Amino acid sequence: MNEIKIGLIGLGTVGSSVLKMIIENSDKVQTITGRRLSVKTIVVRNVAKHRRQVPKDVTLTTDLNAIINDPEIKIAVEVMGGIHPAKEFVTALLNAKKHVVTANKDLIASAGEELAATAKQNHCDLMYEASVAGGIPILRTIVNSFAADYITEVKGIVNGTCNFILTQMQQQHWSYDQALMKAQELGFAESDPTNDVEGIDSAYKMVILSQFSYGAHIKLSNMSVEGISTIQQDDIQRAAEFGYTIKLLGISRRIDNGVFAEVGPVLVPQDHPLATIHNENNAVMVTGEAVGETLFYGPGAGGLPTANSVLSDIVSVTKNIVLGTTGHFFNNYQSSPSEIGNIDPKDVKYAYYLSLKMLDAPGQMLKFTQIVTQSGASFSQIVQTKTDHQTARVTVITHKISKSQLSDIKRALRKVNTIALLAAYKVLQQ
Ligand SMILES: NC(=O)C1=CN([C@@H]2O[C@H](COP(=O)(O)OP(=O)(O)OC[C@H]3O[C@@H](n4cnc5c(N)ncnc54)[C@H](OP(=O)(O)O)[C@@H]3O)[C@@H](O)[C@H]2O)C=CC1
Ligand SMILES: N[C@@H](CC=O)C(=O)O
Ligand code: NA
Repeated sequence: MNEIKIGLIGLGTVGSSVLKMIIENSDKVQTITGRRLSVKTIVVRNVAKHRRQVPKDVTLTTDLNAIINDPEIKIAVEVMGGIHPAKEFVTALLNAKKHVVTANKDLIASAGEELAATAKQNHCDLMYEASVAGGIPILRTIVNSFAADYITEVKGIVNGTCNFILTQMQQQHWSYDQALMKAQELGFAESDPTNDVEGIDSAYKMVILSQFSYGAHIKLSNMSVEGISTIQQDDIQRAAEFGYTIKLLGISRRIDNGVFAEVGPVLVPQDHPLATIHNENNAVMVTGEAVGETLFYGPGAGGLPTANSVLSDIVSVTKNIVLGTTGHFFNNYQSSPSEIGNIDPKDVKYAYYLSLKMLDAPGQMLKFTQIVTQSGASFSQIVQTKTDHQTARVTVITHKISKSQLSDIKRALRKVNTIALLAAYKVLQQ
C-alpha cells in the first residue's frame, strides 16, 4: 500500500537515468510523499539490446499491455520519443487509468490539448516538465510563480544540441559536423537530430511555453522556424567583430491583442546574459508586467538533468495520489481565442544582421543601398571585405525594421543577380 509502482516506456538516455534516480533516491521520496517508488516494468523496442543496470526483479518487454493490464502500476513514464506510436501509447495508458509523465515535446506540442482532455476524463494526471528545457523547472515555475502576473514575453535558448554546436564552433572552431557528432555521442540530440538543428525542437518547446505563458495554443505552421544548419564560421566571426554572439533563440511575445512566436539564429550582444549560456545549457527569460525580467538557467539536455524533471513530475503525481487530488490539468490557463489574434508582420520589429555576397564592381553597393532605402530601412553598421578578385562580402546591421520591410528587401534582392543574400538574422538589443 505504501508503494507506487511505475511502468517505464523507453530505456535510452533519459529512461536509464530515470531508472537510476528512482532506485537511488527512493528513500528521500518516501520521506517527502509517504510512498516508496519502484519500477516494475520497462517497455523497449528491442529486448535483446545489451543494457546495464536493469534490476533482476524488473520485467523488460516490448509489450505495452504488460503495463496497461497491470493494476499494480499506477504511473507510466513515456520516454521513448516521437509522435507515433507515442500518442497511441499515452492515450491507451490514460484510458487504462494510468497517470502519465512524459518528456516528449513533439507529442505535447502536437497533441497536448487532446491528451490533457483524455487525462481529465479518466481522472488522471498528465505532466511533462522535462519536455521544455530539460533540467530547468520552467513549466511548474510558470504555473505556480507567475499565476497572477501578466507575462508579456518568453524568450531563450531551449535546445541543448544547437547551443552545444554553436558553442563548439565559436570557442573551439570545430566544424558543424564534428560538433553535431559529439552532441549525439553525449545523448543531447534526438535520435534523428533534424528537429534539433532545424529549429523544430525549439519550436515545439515555444508552443508549450506559449501555452503556459499566455494560455494560447500557437500552431507550428504559424511560426517562422529557422535552424542552425546553414550558419557559417564566417558569420560567427563577423558577428563577434560587431560585438555579438550567435545563438538559436525561441522568442514569443504579446503584441497588442496577439501572440507571435518564432525560432531562429539571433545575434545576441556579448554582454547580454543569453550570450553567456554555453554548451548544452539552456536559459529561459520570462518577462512579467509585475515582476519584470527573470532568467532561469540550467542543463537543457542530458540523461540525469532531464530525469530530475521527470522525477519532479512523478513526485507531484504521487502527492496527488496520496491526497486524492489527481485529474487536474498541469496547466489550467486558457485565454479565449478572441484574445489571441494574428500578428501583422508590420508590428514585429527587430534590427537585422544581413550578410551578402556581391560582384566587386562599381555600382553594386549603391544598388544594395537603394533597395534598403526604398524599403524605409537604414544601416547602423556596415563592413565590406574582398573575398576573391571577383566578389566582395558585405555585412550590415540595420536599424530596427519590421518583418514586412525585411521581406521587401529580400524580394528586391532576389531580382538582382549580382547580389546574393546569404543570411538575415535578428539582432537582439539590450
Ligand atoms: N536526451 C535528452 O537530453 C532529452 C530527451 N528528451 C525527450 O525524452 C525522450 C527520450 O529521449 P532519449 O532518452 O534521448 O531517447 P533514446 O533514443 O535514447 O531512447 C529511446 C528509448 O525508447 C525506446 N523506444 C523507441 N521506440 C519505441 C517503441 N516504438 N516501443 C517501445 N520502445 C521504444 C528505445 O528502445 P531500445 O532501447 O530498445 O532502442 C529506447 O530505449 C524523447 O521524447 C526526447 O525528446 C527530453 C529532454 C532531454
Ligand atoms: N534534443 C533536445 C533534448 C532536450 O529536449 C535538446 O538538444 O535540447
Ligand atoms: Na523543464
